Amino acid sequence: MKIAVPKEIKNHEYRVALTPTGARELTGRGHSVSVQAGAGEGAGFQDGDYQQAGATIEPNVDALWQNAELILKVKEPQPEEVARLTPEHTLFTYLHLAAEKSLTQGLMKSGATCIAYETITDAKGGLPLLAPMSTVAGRMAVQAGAHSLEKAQGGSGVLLPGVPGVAPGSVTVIGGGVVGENAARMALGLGADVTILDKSIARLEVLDDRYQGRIKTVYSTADALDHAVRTADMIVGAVLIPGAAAPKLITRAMLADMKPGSVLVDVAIDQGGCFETSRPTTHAEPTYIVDGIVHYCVANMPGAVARTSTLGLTNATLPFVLALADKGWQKALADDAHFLPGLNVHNGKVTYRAVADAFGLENVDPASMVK
Ligand SMILES: NC(=O)C1=CN([C@@H]2O[C@H](COP(=O)(O)OP(=O)(O)OC[C@H]3O[C@@H](n4cnc5c(N)ncnc54)[C@H](O)[C@@H]3O)[C@@H](O)[C@H]2O)C=CC1
Ligand SMILES: CC(=O)C(=O)O
Ligand SMILES: [Mg+2]
Repeated sequence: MKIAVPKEIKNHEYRVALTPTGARELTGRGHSVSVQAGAGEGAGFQDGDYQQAGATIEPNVDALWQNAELILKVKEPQPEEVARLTPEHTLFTYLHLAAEKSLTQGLMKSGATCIAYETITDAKGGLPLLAPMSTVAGRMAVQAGAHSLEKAQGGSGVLLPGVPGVAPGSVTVIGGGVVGENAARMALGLGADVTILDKSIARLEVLDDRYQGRIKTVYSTADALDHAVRTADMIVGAVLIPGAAAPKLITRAMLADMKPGSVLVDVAIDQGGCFETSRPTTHAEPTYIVDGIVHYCVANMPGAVARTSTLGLTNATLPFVLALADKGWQKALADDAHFLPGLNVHNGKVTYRAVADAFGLENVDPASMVK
């Protein structure tokens, strides 16, 4: 299989989809790996490291895409990348299509086979290719939110741990999955007063048992959200309905009930965001203020800690990359019921129900595409 690894071009995205370790596994099985010159630099991997692993370095981005069968990326293709896709390509990357109609249409038009990291499942009901980056983003959320609380950033001037004689700040996390638990852990470590809201009682039970009362768990209702906006210094948005657009849980009107200078960190922004006033931002300009409330809505948070993130992500993706390379996409997906839901677009059709539903498009069963 001819495999290409482009350099990521999203704003301040420094991750790379394949490490030299992964390249060695692929070339050792007889695959050809072509890495765009400089693609690994942001994550601390030099071109020579890939060459030592048997890969070739391609300085010409046109040639890289034209000669590839399987394209490995990290972030959703940007418009100039969508324009390069053809029906001969299999693309394996984060897609988050339910948040982006034009991207969905572009991928359909390309005719390419597009497999998303974030909709692959596992036997425990998890999302194994989202989880490592959710861990990173959850941990970063509190770091970013704490910085945003500083006066110079437009924040209220609350220090999360407080000081002796002054109460700590209050952090509410909406959605107690991977992002939410990791955000809560960091907030707890800083000494904040931490509450997690979730709709899943089973998940709240796990968190209650794990943190033994050090984190408060609350069943998420309209009343619970009203209470959160009135009391929290920082709210982290961490909900997910897999593959679907995030529900809007805090409306613009509710911002009026928040303490001025409080912070909303919308990690769910890559699925459209769970606050009405959220819009995607970049690491270059991560925050903006609406009605006195600081919003942090970076859609590729892990890109800022590219070394850790690249290692964590590629540990999880490599087995799937090897299956795609060894078997081809149809057999790889047909053989693995958890890999199959990764297929989001093939031959101009949407094959993931939540994406089709988001845009009123026909949904085609992915199983019918791999026979
Ligand atoms: N901005 C960024 O850079 C990154 C964003 N993410 C995003 O973060 C989001 C969360 O991901 P994970 O934690 O991995 O998902 P997860 O599936 O582990 O957790 C989601 C949780 O939300 C809960 N939930 C769903 N609807 C809810 C509602 N209406 N109210 C309260 N809770 C609700 C679920 O019960 C579940 O516990 C996803 O959109 C993911 O794509 C992940 C990594 C990086
Ligand atoms: C999950 C995701 O969108 C990211 O890691 O950038
Ligand atoms: Mg996006």
